[in-house]
Amino acid sequence: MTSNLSFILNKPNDVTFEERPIPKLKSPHDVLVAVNYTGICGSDVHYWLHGAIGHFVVKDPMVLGHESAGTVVEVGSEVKTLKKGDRIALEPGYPCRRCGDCLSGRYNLCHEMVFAATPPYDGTLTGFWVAPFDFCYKLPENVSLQEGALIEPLAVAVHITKQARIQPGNSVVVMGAGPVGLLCAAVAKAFGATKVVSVDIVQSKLDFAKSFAATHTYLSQRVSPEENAKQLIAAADLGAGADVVIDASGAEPSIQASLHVVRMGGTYVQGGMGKADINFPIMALCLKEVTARGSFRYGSGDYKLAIELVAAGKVDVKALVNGIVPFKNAEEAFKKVKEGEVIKILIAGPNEKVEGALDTHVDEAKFQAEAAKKDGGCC
Ligand SMILES: NC(=O)c1ccc[n+]([C@@H]2O[C@H](COP(=O)([O-])OP(=O)(O)OC[C@H]3O[C@@H](n4cnc5c(N)ncnc54)[C@H](O)[C@@H]3O)[C@@H](O)[C@H]2O)c1
Ligand SMILES: OC[C@H](O)C(O)[C@@H](O)CO
Repeated sequence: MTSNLSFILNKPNDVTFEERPIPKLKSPHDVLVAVNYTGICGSDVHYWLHGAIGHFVVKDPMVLGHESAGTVVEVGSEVKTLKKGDRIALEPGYPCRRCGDCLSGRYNLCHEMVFAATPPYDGTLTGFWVAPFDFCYKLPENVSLQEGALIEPLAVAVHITKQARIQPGNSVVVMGAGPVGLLCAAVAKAFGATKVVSVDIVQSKLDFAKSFAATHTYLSQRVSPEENAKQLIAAADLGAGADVVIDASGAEPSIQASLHVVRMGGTYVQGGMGKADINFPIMALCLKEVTARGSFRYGSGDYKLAIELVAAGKVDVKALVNGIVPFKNAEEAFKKVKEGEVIKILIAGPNEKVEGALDTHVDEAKFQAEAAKKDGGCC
């Protein structure tokens, strides 16, 4: 089968399937990849429902998806390190390689970045994908293609957690126990943190976090940020505060509490993308001499490390996967993610057979209620 069926967002809430021509290699350094599995990111769901994230606006039909793994089916004449049949994780953003940011090793900040499913660029929910060979990472024997599709969000978590400069024995609080927060908790542990506290507003997410990587959990309360921080510090026995706090929620109350949870001289990393502007406890940042860093996507070495963490059994990404759906059920899978009952669903490529597909029945009332919630920012 050689279908290049693609899952296309026309405008908010309007998706279609379209058989598109199989793309051709654009350079001798490119490879053609048959896409096997694709995960759904909050940003895909956000584009589907709202048609925009900040200044990225879907003006023309756009293929969704950017969390993919696939199999190499053709290699360009200059490709030396990959061959037909290799299984790879796809890094979905291609920088210019020439600007100051690229040359300084921070290519994720490149202004010319071409990123899958960020308008105007098509994404990977399609049959075949052309990529530069050096943005395709060969999967070791013991890493499956399904795990390969989880390397993208794991690379996000690797980048966020690297920004935190974790030292062995550190205490780390991770705000948000969605896929990114869960993966940050696991990476923090792999980096040597001995206490990892997952925080969320949903108890079931915390129950999963405890079974996944967290040593402690805390159910965030509807109290002032200072009081919430005090209760969190007490509940997790954090003494003078956490060495590191990572926000992977994007939620204003969580960000505010974070600055009261971090210890004097500690580190805070902003990974979550919520509202663009919030009230921020800047005095705490100043008086505590907190080191604060942002984190955006992933850069040099992050995909490689993400794959190594999975191969070494340090991060069990498959534990996050609730199930796989056939390509034709992509829209139902998006609804299921928005409904909020699953962590990760994988969509099989259009040429992939799926056995024991996940039941995509959606509680329509629950979906509508979640979809109607105003979430100002990215995902
Ligand atoms: N920095 C990057 O490059 C990058 C890349 C991908 C995703 N993100 C962002 O990371 C965040 C997490 O992504 P995700 O896919 O896990 O999203 P998600 O929506 O699945 O997870 C967010 C979690 O935060 C929880 N939450 C909401 N309010 C909270 C509060 N007040 N305190 C604690 N927890 C709270 C939610 O219940 C949810 O479990 C999102 O904001 C997303 O936009 C950033
Ligand atoms: O994982 C990468 C993120 O989902 C993307 O940056 C997204 O926000 C689209 O641009």
